[in-house]
Parts: sequence; structure tokens; C-alpha cells
Amino acid sequence: MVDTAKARTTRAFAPASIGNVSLGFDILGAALEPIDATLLGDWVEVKDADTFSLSVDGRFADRLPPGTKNNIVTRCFEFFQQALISHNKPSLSVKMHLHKALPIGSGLGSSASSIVAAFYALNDHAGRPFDEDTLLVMMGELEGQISGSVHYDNVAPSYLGGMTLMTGQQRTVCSQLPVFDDWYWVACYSGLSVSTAAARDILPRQYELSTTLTFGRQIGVFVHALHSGDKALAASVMQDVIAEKHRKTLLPKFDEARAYSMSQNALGFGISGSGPTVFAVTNKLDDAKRIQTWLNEHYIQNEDGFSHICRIDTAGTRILA
Ligand SMILES: Nc1ncnc2c1ncn2[C@@H]1O[C@H](COP(=O)(O)OP(=O)(O)OP(=O)(O)O)[C@@H](O)[C@H]1O
Ligand SMILES: N[C@@H](CCO)C(=O)O
Repeated sequence: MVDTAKARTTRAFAPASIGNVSLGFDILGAALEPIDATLLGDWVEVKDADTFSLSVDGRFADRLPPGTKNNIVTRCFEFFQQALISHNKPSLSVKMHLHKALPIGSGLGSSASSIVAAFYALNDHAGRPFDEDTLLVMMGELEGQISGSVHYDNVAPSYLGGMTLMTGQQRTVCSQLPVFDDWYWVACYSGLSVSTAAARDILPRQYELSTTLTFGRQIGVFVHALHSGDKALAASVMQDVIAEKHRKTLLPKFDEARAYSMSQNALGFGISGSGPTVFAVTNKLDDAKRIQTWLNEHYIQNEDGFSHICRIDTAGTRILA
């Protein structure tokens, strides 16, 4: 029996993220940190208890599928327990709580944020039996179960922070890239919900050779530009040749939002993950504020929508007091 007076609690926060970042479909992601210090992401608490339970709260908790079993956090717990058992480690006797701050199907890495916070909190509570790569592979597996395909471009930046490039390897699953700390990222969620699986289904199965050559060139040039500090060169290749023209049909006012942002000196503009959140990159706060105001007035479709001016979050998932 757990002595409730001595029950330990571990709480982890995992930030929102932009998957793809326009030029790196499925292989490039970035974590977001609002400049007004809003905690934009989910947090998960793990507490010693005799029997497992999951409670939820937060602005978007009522949009979660009903029932503990249907929440991805419960599946993370079951997966983690199984991993402990198969590595001959002591199993956990805990209950969990999810604070759901990110809207579901938003393009802000909502399921990834829950998954990453859950695994991080469980691992920390268990005395950190699993290393970074092992945890990341677990996170990718669970993200794949829920969105229909394994992609790390939300879980990796949310976990590790910064901008992450997936390597395709099981060890050193991703590399962290340098970021320009004077760039602002205006992220605007329209309030609609777009399922990642559906937004993947509308993409072509095959692409023209010229498109694949452009995709390869862009990612190579972008990584070089980040490492050499060439901001203009980096911005010049932030164009989506894979998903945008297909997915923007799901996003009312997308073309107008892009046109306005580019007219206000945006360095880049694109769909965050599978949408409907869009992002604009600027190097001046005034430009970011004008773009944010326009997006608030024209891109947001209902009362669920919101926007934030962000920097890249370099801390990633962290323990909350
Ligand atoms: N804790 C959770 N957080 C988010 N989605 C969850 C959670 N638990 C279960 N789900 C379900 O997982 C599915 C997630 O779908 P999807 O991958 O499209 O959304 P998402 O991860 O919120 O999207 P995005 O990455 O674009 O923010 C939804 O059907 C949702 O109901
Ligand atoms: N890379 C994924 C991210 C989903 O958030 C996609 O675009 O489908």
C-alpha cells in the first residue's frame, strides 16, 4: 500500500512544436516558446498510487476522447510498464494527470506534447532507467500509433527543444541544429481541427523527380545556412514543395494569410505540421505584431483559435515544480 503522505509526484511540461517547418517534411521540427511566457504545451503528472487512474483538466480537456483507455497518456503508461518489465526493471505503481493545453488536431504537435510529457515524467519518476534515444523511439512509436505513421518531427523538438533534424537511425535519432535567436515565429491556430491522418491521406503517393531534387536541395542548403549563420540563404529555401498545395485546401484564408505576411516582411510562411496552425517568421517584433493582429482578425475562425509570437524553445521538456 502506498503511504499517501509520502507519495512522490513528478510533473513534466512538453512544449508545442512546428512539424516540417515548410522545407523538411517529416524530418525537421522546431519547439515553440511564446515571448509572453505562456506555457504553450501539455503537462503530465505522475504520482505514487495503489491503482492506475488518469484525470484530465485544461482548456482542451473536453475535446479528448472520453474514457481513460482512449487517452494516449494511458497507452504511454502501458507501453512504459511493458518496457520496464522486459528490461527486468521494477514496475511503477502510479496514477497520472494530464493538463491538456494544446488543441487536438491543431498542427501544434498536440498528441506529441502529451506523449512526450508522459514518457518524460514516467522515466523521471522511475529513476531514469531509459536513455534519450530509447525514450525518443518509444515516443515515436506512440505518435505513430495515434497519427497513422511514425514521424519524429513533433516528438523530437518537444522533447529536446530547439530545431531537430531526424537522422533515420535508431541511435542518435535526431541532430539538433543551430537556430537564429533573433527570429520571431508567429503561430496562429484557426480554431478548426484537422486530423493528421486525413491530412496525410490527401498527399500524393509519388512525386516528380524535379520535386524530390528541390526537397533535397532545400534541406541541404538550409542546414548549411544555419551552420554558417546565413539568415537570408536559410529563409530563401523555406518553401514547402511537398504538402502545402494539397493541404491548403483544408485551410480557409490560407492564401490571404500568406500574402499579407509576406507583404509585411515575413522571411517565411507555412503550415505548422498538418495544420490548421500557420506560422510566419520575421526578424522584427513590429512585423510580427502586425502579422499577429491580421491573423487574429482574419485567419481565426472561432473562439477556440489563438495566436502567439514565439521564439524557438531551446529547453524542451522540463520538470515543473
Ligand atoms: N492526450 C491526447 N492528446 C491529443 N490527442 C489525443 C490524446 N489522447 C487521444 N488522442 C486522440 O489522438 C488523435 C490525435 O490526432 P492527430 O494526430 O490528428 O492530432 P494532434 O496530434 O492533436 O495533431 P497535431 O500534431 O496536428 O497537433 C485524436 O483522435 C485524439 O482524439
Ligand atoms: N510531419 C507530419 C507532422 C504532423 O503534425 C505531417 O506533416 O504529417
